[in-house]
Amino acid sequence: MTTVTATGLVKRFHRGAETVTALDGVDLEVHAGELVALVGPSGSGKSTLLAVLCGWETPDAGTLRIGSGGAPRGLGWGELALVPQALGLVPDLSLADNVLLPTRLAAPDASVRAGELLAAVGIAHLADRYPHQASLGEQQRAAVARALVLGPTLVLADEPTAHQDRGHADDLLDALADTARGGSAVLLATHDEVAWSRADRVLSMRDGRLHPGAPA
Ligand SMILES: Nc1ncnc2c1ncn2[C@@H]1O[C@H](COP(=O)(O)OP(=O)(O)OP(=O)(O)O)[C@@H](O)[C@H]1O
Repeated sequence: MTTVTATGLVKRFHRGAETVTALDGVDLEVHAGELVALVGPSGSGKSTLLAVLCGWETPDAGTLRIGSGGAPRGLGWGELALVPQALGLVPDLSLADNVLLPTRLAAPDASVRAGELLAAVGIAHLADRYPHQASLGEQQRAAVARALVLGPTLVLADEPTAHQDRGHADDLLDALADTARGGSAVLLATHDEVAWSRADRVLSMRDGRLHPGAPA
């Protein structure tokens, strides 16, 4: 089943007289049950693509379809999960409450799952700390756990292992791969070559264009 189909996506940013074409005709399919790694140099357009896919940015051209068949639709709360580069943890909530936050609006009985995820990413012992009392890497692991807590249909993760040592990066990749095996579509932008090897498919972004396979 196809979860995301994007065709001919174009996104331009305007800075004064300068125009940057961040996406220059991107075609993309991500299927339920697969982990796809999006790789490419800094500035090539990876974060912009994730921002368009999650609806934060509106494309200048192209079409985006979520789900297979029927009318195009948006994803509801709990179906789309995002791990932004800036993490987006709520500073006034403990790490555990940040992970539980999505469950307050849906699946209020998901606290067991939240506990399992905190343990899986190695921060069960930090559950009661606030984000400012945790390292950046620990905060990032909480952000990934939060994204996975509702078993979303689509996970978009921007550099989810950027602040991790190898062991913790592997724990996060295990959690993301398990999520894909559970039926979610998982798209991660990453510079981590181990993530490329864990992915079902690798797509390379260069100058706003997408190519199949790892960079040469
Ligand atoms: N809001 C914005 N306004 C102007 N230009 C932008 C904006 N966001 C991104 N860009 C530009 O669009 C291009 C693509 O940026 P993007 O953040 O998507 O790259 P990236 O591949 O995710 O990079 P990185 O690996 O460093 O995160 C870059 O040239 C960037 O400077």
